[in-house]
Amino acid sequence: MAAHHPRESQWPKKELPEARKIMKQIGAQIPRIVESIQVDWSALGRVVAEEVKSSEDMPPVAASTKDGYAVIAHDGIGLKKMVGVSLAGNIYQGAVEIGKCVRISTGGIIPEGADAVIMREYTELVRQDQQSEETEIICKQAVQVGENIRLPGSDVRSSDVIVPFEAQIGSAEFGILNAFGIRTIKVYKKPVVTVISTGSELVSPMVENVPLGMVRDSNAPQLVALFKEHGFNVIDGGRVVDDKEGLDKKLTECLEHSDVIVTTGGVSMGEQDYMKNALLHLGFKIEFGRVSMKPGLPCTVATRESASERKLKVVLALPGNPASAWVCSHLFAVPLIRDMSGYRRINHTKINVRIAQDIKLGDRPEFVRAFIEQVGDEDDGHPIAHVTKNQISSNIGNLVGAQVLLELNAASADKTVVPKNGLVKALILSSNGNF
Ligand SMILES: Nc1nc2c(c(=O)[nH]1)N[C@H]1C(S)=C(S)[C@@H](COP(=O)(O)OP(=O)(O)OC[C@H]3O[C@@H](n4cnc5c(N)ncnc54)[C@H](O)[C@@H]3O)O[C@H]1N2
Ligand code: MOO
Repeated sequence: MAAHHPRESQWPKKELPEARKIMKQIGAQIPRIVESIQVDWSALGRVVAEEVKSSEDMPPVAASTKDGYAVIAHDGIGLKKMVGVSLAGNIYQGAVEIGKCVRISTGGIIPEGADAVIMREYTELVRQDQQSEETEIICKQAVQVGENIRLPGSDVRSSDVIVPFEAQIGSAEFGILNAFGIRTIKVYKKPVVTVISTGSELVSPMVENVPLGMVRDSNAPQLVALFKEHGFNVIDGGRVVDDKEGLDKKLTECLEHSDVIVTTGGVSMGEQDYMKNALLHLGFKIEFGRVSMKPGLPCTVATRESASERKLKVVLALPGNPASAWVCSHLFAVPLIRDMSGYRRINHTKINVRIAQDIKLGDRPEFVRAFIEQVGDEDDGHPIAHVTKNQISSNIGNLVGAQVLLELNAASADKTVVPKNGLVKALILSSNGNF
C-alpha cells in the first residue's frame, strides 16, 4: 500500500503573505450577523453593531466635584452660616444666600443660589450645635464662579455617542452602558468554532498509563483554551481516528452546527494523512494545502458554500505537531474568527524587539516562540526577547511562557543568522480583544 503513496506533495507551497491574503478574502465573503443581547457579563468582549447614544445629560444636574461647602462666589471670604447639607444621594431643598452655605459632598447636587464649592481644607469650623452639627464656618479663600462644579452634560450630552459603532465592549464600555441604564444592545454574533483532533494514536488526556505508541490528545485542549482566551464560541468536537469513513462522519456531524472547524493532524505526507482527501470528498475547495513557514508547512484551509446564514463553512486543517497547531491557530484561525466576529483589528500587534541570543535562520520563514524580559533595554527602549525551549515543532514545551512570535525571514545567501541584539519583528500573543 505505502508503495503507491505519493512521494511528493501535490499542494503548492504558498508564501505567507499570499496565504494571509486568502484568509482575508475568505473573511470578506462571510456576512456578519447582528443579534440583540442583554448588557450582562456575557456582553464583555462583544463587538457593538450599532452606534449607542445617550438619552440624557451626564451629570443630569450641576454637581460638586469636591467635599466642601456650596457658596456664592462673590460672597468672598469670611463667616458663613451653615443652612443644610447636600450629600451624594441626599438633595438639599432650600437655597443658598449671601452669608450662608450648604455642606456638600463629592457628587452632591449644587443647591439653588450657590455657584461655587469651597473645599473643606480652605475652611475653619467656628460653631457647632449640641449634636455636633456644624452651624458656622469661615471661608479662608475666595472661590471663582463654577469652581469645583460639574455642569449638566459636561461629561456626556444627551444624544452624544457613548459607545461607537464596532467598538469592543470592555470594562469602560460596560461601565458607561450601565451608567445610562442601557439593558440591551446589538452586537455581532460569534461564529461557532469546533476543534477536532485526528489521529489513531490519540487517547484522552485523562488516561493515566498511556500505552506505548499512543499519546494523550493535547492539541484539542490547547486550542479550545486558546479560543476561549479570545472569547470565542468554541466547542470541543472530540477525537477521531485516521480513517476515511470516520473522518467524513465526524466532519459532517460537526459541520451541521459549526461555522468554522479547526482540526489537527493528518495533513502531511503520511500514508494515514487523509484530511485533505476527506475535505475534497465532502465538496470543499482547498484554498491552500501548504504554506512556506515553520512551524506549519502542511497548514491547510478549505471552504465550502453553505445554505447557513454565514454562506460559507471554513475548515482549518492544521498540522498535528503541537507547536505547529498552536502557531497556525494564532496566525490563521484567530484572525479569521476575529474577522467573522466583527473585530476591526484582526491581526496581532507587531513590535520590534532585540533578541537576547544569535538565531540561525532556516529554509522557511519562521515563527519563533519567545518571552519578553521584564525590564527593556533602557538605552533605546526596545524590549528584549528570549527564545523559549527547543523550537522543534513536535515539542510542546516551547509554547509555555511564549508571549511573542518572532517573525524571521528565511535564510538568504548574505544572511544566515540574526546576531544577538539584532532587531526583529515580533507578534504580540495577546488575547486582549483590542490587540
Ligand atoms: N515526508 C514528509 N513528512 C512530513 C512532512 C513533509 O513535508 N514530508 N511535513 C512535516 C511537517 S512540517 C509537519 S508539521 C508534520 C505534520 O504532520 P500531520 O499534520 O500529518 O500530523 P500527524 O502526522 O497526524 O502528527 C504529527 C505529530 O503530532 C502528534 N499529534 C497529532 N495530533 C496530536 C494531538 N491532538 N495531541 C498531541 N499530539 C498530537 C502526533 O502524534 C505526531 O507525533 O508532518 C511532518 N512530516
Ligand atoms: O512545519 Mo512542521 O509544522 O515544521 O513541523
